[in-house]
Amino acid sequence: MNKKRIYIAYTGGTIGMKKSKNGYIPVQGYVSDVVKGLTELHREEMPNFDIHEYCPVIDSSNMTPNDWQFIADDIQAKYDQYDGFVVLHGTDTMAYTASALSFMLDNLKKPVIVTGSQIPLSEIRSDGQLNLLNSLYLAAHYPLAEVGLFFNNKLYRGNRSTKADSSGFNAFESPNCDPLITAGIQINVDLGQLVVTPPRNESKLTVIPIKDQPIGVVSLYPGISHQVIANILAQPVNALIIQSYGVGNAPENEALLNEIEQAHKRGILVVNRTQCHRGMVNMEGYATGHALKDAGVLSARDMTLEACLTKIHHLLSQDLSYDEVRRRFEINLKGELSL
Ligand SMILES: NC(=O)C[C@H](N)C(=O)O
Repeated sequence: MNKKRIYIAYTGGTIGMKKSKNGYIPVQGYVSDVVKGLTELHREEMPNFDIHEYCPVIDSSNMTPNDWQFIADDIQAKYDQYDGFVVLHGTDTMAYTASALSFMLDNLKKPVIVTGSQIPLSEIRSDGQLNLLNSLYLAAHYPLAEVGLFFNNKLYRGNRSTKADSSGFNAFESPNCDPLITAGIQINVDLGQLVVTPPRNESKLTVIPIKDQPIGVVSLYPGISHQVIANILAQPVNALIIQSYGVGNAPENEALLNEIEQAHKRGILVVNRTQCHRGMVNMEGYATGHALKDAGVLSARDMTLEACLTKIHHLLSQDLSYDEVRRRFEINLKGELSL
């Protein structure tokens, strides 16, 4: 049987970091060296792989939409030579990158798995080896046709995942969508969920480019002044994400609602995402939510903040009318929301 070939892109992150006098920093060349010596990765059951380190390797707190573009373009350039892709990435913004890639990589027919670790490979008790080994194994042996995020024995849909623990090994959750694969003694696959929309066979992978977008994000709190919203909207912003209460509620503050309505009328996309960790926006539930809807605000339904933000980047980066952006925001593009 022909062994599968997997491409590993090392972008940076704790997995390849070492201690410096200012704390951990990514070190060029380190991951490639360590990986050569990890005998488990070279067992018969494992695929062949090539590892490519980006230059520079970065802490993922330094990631920008330009880096998402670089990763997507890199995958596209290597797409025909490999059976699957593993992106080694810092955990801090891993869910943003996984979400962005899910929107950018259109007609994806191969696995793209983003992973990393909480403890560097260079240190004892590192979770990096298992995360990398499982990601490689799944990318080679499971028929994934989407962007996943693997961490602590679970493969999540990339655009459903969020970093939920800054210090535990179970750093990621997918609050509104069960894991696609759970790797216990057996590897359990949720077949009902695995592939979102099977791409047509003849269609080639395309990268839909993403450009930096000025987007405001505001979390409501009791007593918030309309001036806070007005100030955010006075910046050159193309969209505003309101992190509302419960099922999508906001104070019935006329001045605040007026700021929002005026923004919508100026063509600024305003969306309503709950600040709750789990659950769905329903602006019909309470009068306090209905007021937002009447002001032209769209529902982010059960999207994570990461999915919501990157989906807006994706939509605003294309040449679409305001109405078309609004229409696409509320529909399911890549499994990022439940209807
Ligand atoms: N665990 C990690 O990878 C955290 C690191 N600061 C990063 O995101 O690059």
